[in-house]
Amino acid sequence: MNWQKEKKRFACAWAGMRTAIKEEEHLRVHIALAVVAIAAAAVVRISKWEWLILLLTVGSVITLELINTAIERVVNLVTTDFHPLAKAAKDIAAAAVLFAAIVAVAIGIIIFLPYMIDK
Ligand SMILES: Nc1ncnc2c1ncn2[C@@H]1O[C@H](COP(=O)(O)OP(=O)(O)OP(=O)(O)O)[C@@H](O)[C@H]1O
Repeated sequence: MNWQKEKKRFACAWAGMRTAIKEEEHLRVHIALAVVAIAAAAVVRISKWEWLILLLTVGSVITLELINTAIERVVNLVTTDFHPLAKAAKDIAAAAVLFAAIVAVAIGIIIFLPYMIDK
């Protein structure tokens, strides 16, 4: 493995993360909600399996938001004029985030509701 190349790849990925956080309000909101969910999970002491599901869920929403951001940039690079394909690409990418967010809310309810009812 070429460590210099790996280091550069990691630096590029980190730069991408910083750019997305700086420029995308939705990503900042998702990260804030993830921090709240993780803090709540630590407080109510969810089980190992619940941690796995929670981290996968939170990770998938943030990952999809990053991909959505990248798709938006590529579409804007290709055209700033109105184009039905540009609209479809952005709308479908946004739909992916929305779908993951709805599933995340459902999973959050399934995980946290029993802890709230038992109190
Ligand atoms: N070039 C385009 N051609 C056609 N429709 C577009 C185009 N650019 C954007 N749109 C439409 O406008 C919507 C919002 O586009 P925009 O680029 O502002 O994305 P956004 O998700 O609001 O981005 P951000 O999160 O950065 O504000 C898209 O989902 C799409 O329906």
